[in-house]
Amino acid sequence: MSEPFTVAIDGPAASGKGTISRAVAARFGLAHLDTGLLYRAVGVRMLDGIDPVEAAQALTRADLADEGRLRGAEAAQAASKVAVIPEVRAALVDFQRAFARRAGGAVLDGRDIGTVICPEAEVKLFVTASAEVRAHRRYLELRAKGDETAEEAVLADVIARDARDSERAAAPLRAAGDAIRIDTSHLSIDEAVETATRVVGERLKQR
Ligand SMILES: Nc1ncnc2c1ncn2[C@@H]1O[C@H](COP(=O)(O)OP(=O)(O)OP(=O)(O)O)[C@@H](O)[C@H]1O
Ligand SMILES: Nc1ccn([C@@H]2O[C@H](COP(=O)(O)O)[C@@H](O)[C@H]2O)c(=O)n1
Repeated sequence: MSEPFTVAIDGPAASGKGTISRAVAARFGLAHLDTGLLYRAVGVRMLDGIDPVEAAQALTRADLADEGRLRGAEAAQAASKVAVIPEVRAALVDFQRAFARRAGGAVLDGRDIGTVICPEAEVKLFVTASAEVRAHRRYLELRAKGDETAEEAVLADVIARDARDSERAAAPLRAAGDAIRIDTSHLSIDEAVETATRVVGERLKQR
């Protein structure tokens, strides 16, 4: 029997990796884990006064349910602060690796999936876009939800998170050496999904 099929998708905030991951998972019948949600859940616990390392060690699936709060800008910033703590990252490794080994195959998206969590993944994608494009997309997304945060503030948030994620010592945001880069700055959602789907489909055919 062949090994479970794992797709690792990394990239900076609002680059479109979640959109691509969901579409690829649906297209090929794979399970999907947005690993950012784990860090967001720990970040929210920290905002509630709980020690982030203890929160990470005690994290359960139920902690990922409150997507309304977890998807907000406050949770995102808190996530990138707890994500610099090596003990927090270590506490989340087993859950992610167990998910990646699911029998039916899996897509995981985050910052260190292709480099640290699943360096053996069959497909590694690194999804990027300029900070301005990413901030504009996130601004539109927030506005559609009734959040009136100014676009300049969203851009500042994206830039601050990029810096914290790329410059931390523990599992910084990096493309794996064998990752395929997809710059979505000038791609529509359909074009970006189509590019990723083609790469994953070709790899699946070679198994
Ligand atoms: N190629 C694209 N063209 C236009 N909009 C896009 C594109 N890709 C994604 N979007 C939109 O940009 C926003 C951010 O996308 P998405 O949530 O997939 O990014 P992400 O990298 O997963 O973000 P985060 O790191 O914050 O979880 C969403 O509103 C999504 O619909
Ligand atoms: N594998 C990961 C995933 C996420 N992070 C940190 O969490 C923050 C929120 O992630 P989103 O994908 O939901 O934007 C992100 O800024 C990272 O700091 C991580 O370190 N590793």
